[in-house]
Amino acid sequence: MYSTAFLDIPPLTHAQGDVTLPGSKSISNRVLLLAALSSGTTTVHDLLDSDDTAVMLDALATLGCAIERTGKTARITGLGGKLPNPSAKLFLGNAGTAMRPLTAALAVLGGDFELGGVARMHERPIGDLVDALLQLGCDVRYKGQTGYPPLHIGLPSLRLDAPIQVRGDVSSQFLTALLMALPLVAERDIEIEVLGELISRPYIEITLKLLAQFGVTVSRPTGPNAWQRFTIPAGAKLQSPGDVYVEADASSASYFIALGAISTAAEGSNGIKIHGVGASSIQGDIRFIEAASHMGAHIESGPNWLHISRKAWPLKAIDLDCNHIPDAAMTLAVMALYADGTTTLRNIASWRVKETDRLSAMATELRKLGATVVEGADFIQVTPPPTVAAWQAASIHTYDDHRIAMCFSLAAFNPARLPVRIEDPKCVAKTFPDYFEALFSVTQSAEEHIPVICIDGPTASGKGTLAAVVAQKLGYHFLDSGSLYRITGLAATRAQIPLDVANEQAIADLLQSLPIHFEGSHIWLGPEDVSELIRTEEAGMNASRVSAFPMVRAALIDLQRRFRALPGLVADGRDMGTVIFPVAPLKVYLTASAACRAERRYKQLISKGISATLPSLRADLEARDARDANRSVAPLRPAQDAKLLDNSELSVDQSVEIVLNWWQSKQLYTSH
Ligand SMILES: Nc1ncnc2c1ncn2[C@@H]1O[C@H](COP(=O)(O)OP(=O)(O)O)[C@@H](O)[C@H]1O
Ligand SMILES: Nc1ccn([C@@H]2O[C@H](COP(=O)(O)OP(=O)(O)O)[C@@H](O)[C@H]2O)c(=O)n1
Repeated sequence: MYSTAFLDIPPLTHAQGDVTLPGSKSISNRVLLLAALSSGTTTVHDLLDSDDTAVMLDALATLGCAIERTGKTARITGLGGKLPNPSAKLFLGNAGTAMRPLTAALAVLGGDFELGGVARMHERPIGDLVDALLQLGCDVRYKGQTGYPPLHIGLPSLRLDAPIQVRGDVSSQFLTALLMALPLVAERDIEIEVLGELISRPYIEITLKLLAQFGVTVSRPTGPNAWQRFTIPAGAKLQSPGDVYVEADASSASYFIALGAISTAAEGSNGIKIHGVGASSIQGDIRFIEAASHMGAHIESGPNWLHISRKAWPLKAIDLDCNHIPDAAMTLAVMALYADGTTTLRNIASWRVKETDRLSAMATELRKLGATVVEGADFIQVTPPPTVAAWQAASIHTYDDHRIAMCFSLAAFNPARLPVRIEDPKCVAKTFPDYFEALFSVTQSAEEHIPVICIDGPTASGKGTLAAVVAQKLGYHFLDSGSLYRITGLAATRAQIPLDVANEQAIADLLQSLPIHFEGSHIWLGPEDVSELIRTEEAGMNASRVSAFPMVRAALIDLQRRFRALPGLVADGRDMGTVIFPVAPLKVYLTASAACRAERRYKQLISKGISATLPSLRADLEARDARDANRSVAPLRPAQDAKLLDNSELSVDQSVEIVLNWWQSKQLYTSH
């Protein structure tokens, strides 16, 4: 996840490849419970790994259900509607999707149970469900405040003759809980009557479709009462379907569907394949694919995948009632930037009462990009920038709204090849913490558009420290090029190759097959973590020796350039600005006095428990400076266009601030 203040997305040119989206939480917990209550063994695939699913799995295990887990798959041996442990105390955290349906299921089966959770769970109402269960003859008591968990559940004496009434206008989860529990006791037809207008119908549809997968078809009247009465037929029985795939969140899929529609592949296979959700999805938002194909997406689908590629270009402007897909419709508003005319999205008044006033927010941010936008009470009309030159590099404010952050990332495909800044990118955590990582894994940018900040300078000037902090603040990758020379020195020494010029070729050859692997701040050589080992002064000295050999330097060029990846790179070394990334937009040459650097290195080594003396460190450091500055290839010197920074008198924070300000002054984002 990017926890930076902003994320600059370079202009994107191509997209292709596979993305796997995280599973839907509502579906995961429903499927787990149904699998546990049914007869037979169910293999649940693509389960969401989250706090709430963990709580459900623990509760089911406590109730005596056999569960085997491997990664995102769980094999559940159903209890066939009977509880081997009819007495248990269940801790359900803050998971409403566990608390409500478990209450209903345990209440109709009966036993001696206590259900509670964290303090916040005990503030979330459950009275409407308990009232419905009491009508049924269940024994449910409040252990604390009336209307709220924790609850005690005893043995019921069920009365199934009269319709069970439940309120539908507060939460649809109470109805879902009853629908999943009542097949356990359906010796006769059981009727549920919803009081008040039923809200969140798409969620009830999910429940009904999952019940059907588990062999229970709930009947409903046709016409105006379709959502007021539900009948569980006599003899209904939950039966495992064998394998169940948990769908990915269909709204999250909309960004990648749009991506497939607006991009072309750089090479090889065309389009974007989304794993985890298909066209026959049980989620309402899947109907986004109809709108996307009207606009010009070519969409193929299988049981739990979608393949999207570009068909019409530019996209076709549409005029659409979006009431059925309010969340995913935001993605259409950004796709409209690539259309051949004005797109109108109607019946979206609900946008005004979501995470933020989405109608006004979308209009404001689309205008920043150069679009013409008409904002109505319940519609939005988007006309793309009239010419390529009319596009603007915008800093998108995200209003703590995950969907605004995700959909505006698609503006990075603009024909003007301008970057897009997404403010507060971590707001995507609400539904898709790794959204930007997933985006960057399937998109490409022209190499020259991927920003590189070079930080070169002599030993112990603080390059590594500065570069790592700048990279972290910008969400960029970090290349510690010195570590490559250090590893080379280490590998050559281990191979007993003396580090002299006569062995230059042998040392360079060694690099062809060296299994170097970076993982955060750790560096691996094959199976060995060498991060600490290469930090000694001796390793630095050996690095300095091998780095003077032209063949060694040449052998490392490509490896270093491969670090230039989305969304950007901060590279630290001696020749980052002069040789490796000569056209980098910002080059910093960092220095400090020799006395100052020796002092810093001394403190650094002592703090790691490595013994050292100041005079010998200073002598080593000056020897390395001399060797670095006087070697024939890539000698240490500032690039012509480098900015010089002497940090002898500066703290790390001050140096970071100066470099970030230099970087900012090169960015020209419109923020209003
Ligand atoms: N501006 C600074 N002021 C004081 N100490 C610094 C500063 N920059 C870095 N240091 C310290 O100096 C030491 C050497 O820094 P390092 O980043 O390893 O240098 P380099 O990568 O240039 O060899 C570290 O202990 C670091 O914390
Ligand atoms: N881009 C680079 C990076 C390091 N080096 C060499 O590799 C040695 C170790 O690099 P480093 O950055 O880890 O060393 P320090 O600056 O931390 O001492 C340096 O002394 C340089 O001689 C280089 O030649 N070119």
